[in-house]
Amino acid sequence: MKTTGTLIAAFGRQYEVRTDDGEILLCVPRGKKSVFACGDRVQVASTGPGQGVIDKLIERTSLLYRSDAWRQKLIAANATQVVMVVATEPSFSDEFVSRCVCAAEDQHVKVLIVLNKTDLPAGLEDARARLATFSALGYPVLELSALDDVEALRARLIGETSLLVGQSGMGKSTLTNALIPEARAETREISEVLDTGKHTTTFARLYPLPEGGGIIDSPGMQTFGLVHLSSEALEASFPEFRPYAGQCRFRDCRHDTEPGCALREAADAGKIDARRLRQFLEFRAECESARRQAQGW
Ligand SMILES: Nc1nc2c(ncn2[C@@H]2O[C@H](COP(=O)(O)OP(=O)(O)OP(=O)(O)O)[C@@H](O)[C@H]2O)c(=O)[nH]1
Ligand SMILES: [Zn+2]
Repeated sequence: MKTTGTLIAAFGRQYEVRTDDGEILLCVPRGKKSVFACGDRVQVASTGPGQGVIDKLIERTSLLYRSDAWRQKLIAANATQVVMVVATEPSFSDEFVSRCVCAAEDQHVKVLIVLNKTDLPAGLEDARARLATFSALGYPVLELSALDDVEALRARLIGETSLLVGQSGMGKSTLTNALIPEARAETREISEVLDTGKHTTTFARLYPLPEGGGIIDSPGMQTFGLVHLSSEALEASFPEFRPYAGQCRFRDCRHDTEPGCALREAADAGKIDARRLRQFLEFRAECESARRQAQGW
């Protein structure tokens, strides 16, 4: 019997699919090479009680992934919003935030930044100052404490499929558990099955929200490679650069050392954040070098 469903967890080559009738099937893909991501809509055929094969991928509206020279790692499909979790402590990397924002912009997915652990005041002012760059670009920043009250966040999740991303230790799991109490039990069960023996998130899982929409919790990560973005796509994922498109003296300006570069002039005049321009140049250099490595140059 064939039916459609949503891929709600991905562990290795095994996938958990919730059919549109609400049945949970543990599935393997039919094609050897097919790779799916949490959030994918798929056609499945059941092959036995609680089991099935994935026959077909239904076209994605968005795909978030990270990549280096050798690997691409799918994180989530069909997300409509990326929720970046940062905290007052441990200190977060604003470069990591920029990278996630690029991945989201590239896929035309909304961004929400959550500053967690506001109950710990020591790092609060510093965190706010570093997030000011992003709020100035129009990305909303929501302050909260996952241990205290997550209702303001819940309100921003209704009707969205939100991917939660963050460096390890920012409190993603704590947030997920506060939003979805049954997540706690499930996380523990699965880590026992996989015998990881620890409670950190090791794979992505989609939790439906009672109010509509869902959240995808992803493993904590320390890097977020953007090698899959071409230099043009990377540039387009910095929204503050857009007003300067085509304004450099040279049409093929790389915004690096060329005279008459509109972006560098804008940065010197304080119209765009010089640090973000530096990040763009760094990300691009990293991507170009990784692509050369991958091609064996
Ligand atoms: N004081 C305070 N501590 C928090 C808050 N949220 C989370 N924590 C603590 O921060 C630590 C890390 O939280 P986790 O939820 O495990 O972090 P995570 O981002 O899921 O980390 P990974 O599982 O490694 O990806 C835990 O000790 C939490 O209890 C908060 O709002 N305030
Ligand atoms: Zn330029």
